[in-house]
Amino acid sequence: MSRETEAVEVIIVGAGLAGLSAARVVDGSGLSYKILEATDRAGGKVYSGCNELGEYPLELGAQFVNKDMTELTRLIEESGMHLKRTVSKPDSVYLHAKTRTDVGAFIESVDEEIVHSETDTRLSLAQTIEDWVENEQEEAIAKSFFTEESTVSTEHILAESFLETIERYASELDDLTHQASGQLTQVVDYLSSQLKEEILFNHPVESVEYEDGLYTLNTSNGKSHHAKAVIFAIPPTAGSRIKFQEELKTYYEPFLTSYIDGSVIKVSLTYEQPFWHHYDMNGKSVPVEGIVYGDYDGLSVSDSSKEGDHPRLTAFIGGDLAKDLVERSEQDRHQFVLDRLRDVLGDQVEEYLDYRESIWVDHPYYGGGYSGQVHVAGLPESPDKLRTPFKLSVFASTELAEAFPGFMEGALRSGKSAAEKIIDLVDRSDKH
Ligand SMILES: Cc1cc2nc3c(=O)[nH]c(=O)nc-3n(C[C@H](O)[C@H](O)[C@H](O)COP(=O)(O)OP(=O)(O)OC[C@H]3O[C@@H](n4cnc5c(N)ncnc54)[C@H](O)[C@@H]3O)c2cc1C
Repeated sequence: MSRETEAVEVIIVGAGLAGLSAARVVDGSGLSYKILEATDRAGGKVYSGCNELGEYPLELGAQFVNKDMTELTRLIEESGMHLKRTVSKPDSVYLHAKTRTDVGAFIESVDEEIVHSETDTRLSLAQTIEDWVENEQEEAIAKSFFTEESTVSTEHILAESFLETIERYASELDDLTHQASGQLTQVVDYLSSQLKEEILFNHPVESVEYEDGLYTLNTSNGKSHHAKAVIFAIPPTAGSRIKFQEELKTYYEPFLTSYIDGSVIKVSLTYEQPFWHHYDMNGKSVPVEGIVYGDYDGLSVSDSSKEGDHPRLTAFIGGDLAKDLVERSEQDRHQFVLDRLRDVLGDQVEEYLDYRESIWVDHPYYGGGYSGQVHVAGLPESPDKLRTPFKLSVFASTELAEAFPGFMEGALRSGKSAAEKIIDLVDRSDKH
């Protein structure tokens, strides 16, 4: 066997945060390993860029963190950065785009209260919201808010699973309170540089065989890789696109196909001045922290300014609205976003220094959105089943995290936990 095809103890599929975090633990255990990554870069849904003129960094994928997200906070510091606060003014309001009223208190209560609402287990999240909220306006706001939060339109999501995901969030803190002082790819580069083995880029795993206790992973470039154990650190929907040997397929397929991809378009607008800090609400000047659009399901806008950086607004467009908009021209999307901002904040929205969109829809390897969700016909036990090893293989990804699912922190924790389980099983199998 050449070095490339030599059998190792563990193969890690995917070099997103879950894969890198798993690799770090396996690396420390002394087991032999390799990492197969489908694309030409590590980081997955963590992807830093900068504005067109290269003057300031922008996060095109994940961006925000809070202080309870301890794994990520530690890595931000280890990689030479620190946390900066997301600027939020006291007494800021969360506007409903249509009525221009402050719906901050309602938005804060929706997560909290819906978790404790009576839910028929097979209902969609949309139906659960309809049962729970009293008037049509609040219903539209709640649906739009959850569509943005989950990046899947609420009629497609299994309520029971989504509510269980919210319970796993594990923090009293808002998820937007802090950001890294520099680019998050610094964390990705730091994690990659600490590993003894180099990541094998452009190695998408297409099929998996399993015979006599040995895995063979075939990548689309015609190579085969052998291992005793495998950590599939990829989104469940990406897993559903891999062709598995019969026994593995019978076990994994019902859980992998229980997920639906998210969809999100993130648009960052950078300004000279934070004009939205002086919004005229009934003759009183108030700072706007966010805007929710009940008439455009899945659209919200946040003040994403970071301490010491340019003032910035970020529009998040999630779910079916994102799917519709990607079919239109970039110019149409641009106009759509500016029109929606102008509706609420006036003509000053035109005076941006920089406008940048990033699209996370229907990607064969990242899935899409912030994460996938269990769909209405899916099995609610899927996260638990997929994070439990089967025949020395296991899945890891933010969707499966026991804490902070859907977030970078969840991906890191899920990878770490999967690696610990696999190392233990490999050690035990060696003793037999
Ligand atoms: C626009 C946007 C904004 C976000 N904002 C935030 C935020 O503010 N805060 C936050 O905490 N989180 C945020 N998130 C979510 C966060 O980015 C993800 O939860 C996290 O990065 C997921 O990590 P992962 O390792 O589970 O999956 P991924 O990042 O998707 O990584 C999976 C990796 O596996 C590889 N792969 C897949 N299939 C194969 C295959 N067959 N063979 C080989 N390799 C394969 C992929 O190429 C990829 O590199 C955001 C996400 C997006 C898109």
